[in-house]
Amino acid sequence: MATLLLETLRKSELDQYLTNFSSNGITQLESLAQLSMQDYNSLGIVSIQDRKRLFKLVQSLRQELPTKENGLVSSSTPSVYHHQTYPSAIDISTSPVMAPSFLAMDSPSPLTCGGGLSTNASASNGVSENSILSTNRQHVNGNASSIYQLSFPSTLHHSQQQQQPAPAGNSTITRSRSRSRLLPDQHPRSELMKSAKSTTDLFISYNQSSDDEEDTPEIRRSANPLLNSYGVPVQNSNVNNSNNTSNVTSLGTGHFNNSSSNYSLCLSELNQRIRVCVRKRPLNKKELERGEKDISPTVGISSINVNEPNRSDKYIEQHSFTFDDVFDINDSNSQIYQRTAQPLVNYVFNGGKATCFAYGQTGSGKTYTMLDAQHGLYVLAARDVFSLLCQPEHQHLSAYIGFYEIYQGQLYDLLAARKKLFAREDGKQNVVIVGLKEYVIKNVDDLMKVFEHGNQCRSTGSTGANSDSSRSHAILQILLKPTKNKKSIIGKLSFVDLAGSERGADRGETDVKTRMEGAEINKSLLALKECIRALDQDKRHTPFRQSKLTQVLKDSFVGHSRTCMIATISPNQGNSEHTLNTLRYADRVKELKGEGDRRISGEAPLARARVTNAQDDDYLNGHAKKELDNNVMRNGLSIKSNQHNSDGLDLPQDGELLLNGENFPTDRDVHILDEVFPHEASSHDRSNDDDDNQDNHNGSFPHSSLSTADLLRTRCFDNKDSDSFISGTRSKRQPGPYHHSPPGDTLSDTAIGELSQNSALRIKQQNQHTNEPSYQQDQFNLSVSSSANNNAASTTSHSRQLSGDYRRYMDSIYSKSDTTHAPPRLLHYQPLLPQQQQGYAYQLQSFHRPQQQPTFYSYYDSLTVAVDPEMIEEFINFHRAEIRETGECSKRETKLLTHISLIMASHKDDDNDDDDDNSTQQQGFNEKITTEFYGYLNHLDQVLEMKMATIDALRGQIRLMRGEEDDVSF
Ligand SMILES: Nc1ncnc2c1ncn2[C@@H]1O[C@H](COP(=O)(O)OP(=O)(O)OP(=O)(O)O)[C@@H](O)[C@H]1O
Repeated sequence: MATLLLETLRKSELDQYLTNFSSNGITQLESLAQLSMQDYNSLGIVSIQDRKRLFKLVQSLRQELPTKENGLVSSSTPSVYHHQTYPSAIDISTSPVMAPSFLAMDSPSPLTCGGGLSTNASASNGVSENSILSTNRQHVNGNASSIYQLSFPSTLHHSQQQQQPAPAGNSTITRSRSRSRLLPDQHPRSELMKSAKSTTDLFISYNQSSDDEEDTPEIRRSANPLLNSYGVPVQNSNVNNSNNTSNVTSLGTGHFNNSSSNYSLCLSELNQRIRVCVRKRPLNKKELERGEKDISPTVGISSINVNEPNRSDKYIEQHSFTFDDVFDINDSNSQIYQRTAQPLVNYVFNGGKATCFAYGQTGSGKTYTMLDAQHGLYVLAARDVFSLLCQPEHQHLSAYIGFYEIYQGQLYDLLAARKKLFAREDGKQNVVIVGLKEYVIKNVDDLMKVFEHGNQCRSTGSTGANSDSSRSHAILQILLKPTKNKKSIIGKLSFVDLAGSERGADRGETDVKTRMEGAEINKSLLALKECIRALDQDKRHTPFRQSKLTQVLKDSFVGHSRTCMIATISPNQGNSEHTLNTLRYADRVKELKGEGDRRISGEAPLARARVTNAQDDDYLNGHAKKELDNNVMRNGLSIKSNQHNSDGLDLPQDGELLLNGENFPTDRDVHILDEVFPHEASSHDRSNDDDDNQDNHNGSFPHSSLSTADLLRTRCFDNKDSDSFISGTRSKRQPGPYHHSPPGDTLSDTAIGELSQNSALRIKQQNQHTNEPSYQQDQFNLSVSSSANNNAASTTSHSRQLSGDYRRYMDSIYSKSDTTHAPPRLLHYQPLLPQQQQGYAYQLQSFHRPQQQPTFYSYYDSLTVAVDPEMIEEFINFHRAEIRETGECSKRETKLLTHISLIMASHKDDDNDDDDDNSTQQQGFNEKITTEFYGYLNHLDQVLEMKMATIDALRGQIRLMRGEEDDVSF
């Protein structure tokens, strides 16, 4: 296939890009045919000429490759899974290939079995390859196109589907859908489906007729982008997912089958690290009154469609999603509990952290599911918690409740009159809410009373979509602690009721406060999404600190934790856009499962920790890995987070392995979270703010793992940047237009004097306090004196102090100045070694400032400033995602504009065509365009808001990178 691709590219004079295509997972013609122009940049194709060539090639491939649209596939074949929906299923090494005719190659035999169908997939589904082939034979013309049919397991479902009557009301859609709720027993929760469970978008055309019904819409699938926001091929994750889940035993029944034979099968499925479920609420009274329809039929027990009407091109766009569970309108909270939170209860009794959170648009049923006072999952979990506490082996434990909310980026204790709280991480990267009041609870009634009390303090408000809308993220924690040692925590179970994602229109005619709340909510949810993306990308650094929400939820995602997400949706047409957003969001989280499942199996935490260590091999390499193995052998699973190997290479630090090791000891009496949490200590510990914590947690100084050359490179980069950073002006607290000063321009002495007033004083005071060298000191004196101090502890504290000062210094600069090119955020630094200073001095001379520069700059120079390359990469990815998202918004803007322009144009046409147009008609038309115009304005407002939230999130990242943290106080 690679040869074929090369041949094709060569003919179009694009063969020089072969490597770019391959490295992005495009190794087949059908993948090539799916490329959209948006993907060109990611593939490194920037020259206009080459872009044109690629465009032409893609177009001709689309013509040549068999799809229903181009008529190369029989109309009796459902087009749903026609073209390369799951190209990953094709074994490219063995699949027969149909060459496009322009390559003048013969089409291979259509039904060659070969590797066209994944053997695993068919076996795991209990369906023989032959049966699939024969099924396909019935529906596929005997032409070359059939190879594509063979590749997609979904065609099997089509054949099954055809034997069943389609449910009333959905006939046009279910006819071509793969599964039916009517036959759960005959449609096992197969892995085959799981392998095919990525989002599939379909178009249903109103225009075309089918054999069965006059106006049966034809279904067409829209092209999914091949590359995700980061330019990474999306198919890979599907492959991973399917592979990773392939060992999960299929479940032959519906959700709530109690048969014991199936129960264990259920368990293996329920014991995944991350479960993603969807709950659909019934249409509410208002929606029924408006005559709205349910456009989100569930399909089987784990799939759901959204039939999104699309007025402009007369198609219904059908989107299919598959999750671990999809709960329909009739499923009760207790049924949902069994498949979501209940497994988490057992997990925390084994010493783990578990989180169940509800995500969805405002009014979709998050609170109803999670924190309904009487029937919420928290109550049901509490019942199980107390019955487990009654068992002899747990009698030494007590349950505690903590309940707080995140409102407008601040934490408030709902059980202590909304006292302000602070999120911190302890030395083991556990998230600790400092100051959180916890009440011991003895039974469910106690819990409900305490909850009720806290719930009354929760920030709620009325929005257009929900008269009792939660305007905050609420987190209810049930903590298991030894009765005799309240400072230890055995297990933590959190229920999170996220504030609803919303659009401007959802808020209705609301005040500025409500709009600001909405913007903040959207921003934090966006941050959550970015964290999920980062985790999805297997990044060592995840931007948890981007928002309070992500900070607090961090331990739901890292280390040995279990998470269950319940995405709640409103099924009516008016909310289709929101529903799609929610499901896409959930789909992203689902992709994380691949990563989690690779490392976590269903055993007890300790066993899992061992499995993790072994399976995380690919996470480490070379010496670091050996070192880790040795440590595991020497110290059991206790691996310190600031450990370095002899090469100075850092062992992984971002939770995962280290946290696992630390937290799952062999001795049951040693508690995994056996930590004196700071909230038990005095509050003036606060001075150790989040920033310093960050330095603290990372513990080690990654710089020490860098070579001198690396250090110098980084310094050059910093210095170059700091030149421009000095020259610009931009206020952190007063965002405004950027002003560029000419290069080399520096702040005036007056400005320096001004900006230094506050910060210098404070810094100096601190220095006096800590015997830090004065800022007036020569930069190298500072370094030498620091490096001369070989006492590790004092160096560390010195470094921390410098870190704080550095940030204050930076902050003081930003509070007065403005720049588009600020230096990157200081992550870690250490005093220079003498041999490094020499090189550094050279760099300073060649790049940096003259002697007469104010002492502040000298101070800045004297630090070894470095940015973790992971972080730079992270930022770049974030920026890329921002561009993509704002691009999407711009597309929507264009659509809106086109729509309204067309209406206006048709109005003009009518005017011209019909001079005798009477005034009644004119009035009717005016009303129509007025309505349209308002609709246009509302939609535009929403789109712009989304765009702004995206831009805001990026700017938040910029501030974070530049060290402008909110909690750096002056
Ligand atoms: N599955 C369901 N069955 C019946 N009623 C439901 C269901 N889900 C939600 N509702 C009702 O819908 C309304 C809105 O639900 P809820 O307050 O839980 O939404 P929400 O997602 O928490 O909204 P917000 O984000 O604005 O707080 C409530 O009146 C609730 O009783």
